[in-house]
Amino acid sequence: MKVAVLQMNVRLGDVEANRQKALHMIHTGLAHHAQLFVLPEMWTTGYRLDQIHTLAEPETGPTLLLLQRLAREYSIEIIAGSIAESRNSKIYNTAYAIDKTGAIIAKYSKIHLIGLMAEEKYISPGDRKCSFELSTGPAGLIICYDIRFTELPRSLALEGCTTLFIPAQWPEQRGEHWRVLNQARAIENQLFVISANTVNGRGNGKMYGHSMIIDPWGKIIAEGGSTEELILADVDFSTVADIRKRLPVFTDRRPQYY
Ligand SMILES: NC(=O)CCC(=O)C(=O)O
Repeated sequence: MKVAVLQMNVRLGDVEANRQKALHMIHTGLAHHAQLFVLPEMWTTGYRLDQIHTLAEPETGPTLLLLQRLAREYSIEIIAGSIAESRNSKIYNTAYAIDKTGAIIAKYSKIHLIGLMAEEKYISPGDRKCSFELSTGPAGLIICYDIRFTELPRSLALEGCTTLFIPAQWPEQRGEHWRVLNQARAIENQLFVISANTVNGRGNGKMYGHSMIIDPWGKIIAEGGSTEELILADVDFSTVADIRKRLPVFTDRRPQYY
């Protein structure tokens, strides 16, 4: 299965320009026969939080409609990163999974908001985890800062997820954490980690890039650099069972003692 990760240089607050860019990158991926596309966190707006009330969209807004149309037209699956979602007079940082028919099959609002980026001042937290079935198998979805809260990905793995998607806007300042945490989540949970980061911003606000596709052994199959790019990789999602059999971490757990 060819996977395409959109490591975007998100233009702060320019929703239309970001939509056009995503469209262009998806078309490039299609030309390379990609079948599964993964977008980053808050990719329509960036962290333009002071204007987020006017920039946010409902689930029925133009961004989701565009991605649903593309999924249906080209029979592809899309992890629609996250967008600022307006719902019941609140704003959520919400990611979606879209199947090949264009249906939204899952939706996840970020549970852990990051105070360091003032997120909780503008965004309301989600209150439930998210798993769903893709053509590649059972999958879970978390967003950026969530990666630090080991129990969330662990509980998704215990539910049976074999792939973990992580849309992100992770800053360069904490780049080392990003790489280690991505690999750690893949190794400890013996699942594929597919993360999509951005590269926008300058100075302390610069995003790190280095989106990653990691196998359940922790091997990095593909990694982005620090500029905008479409990361393409052929991924054999069938290796999970083999690795879990070889090193049976899940059956060796003794949770009664911790
Ligand atoms: N967008 C985010 O959630 C950033 C997370 C981050 O910078 C960190 O955990 O460090």
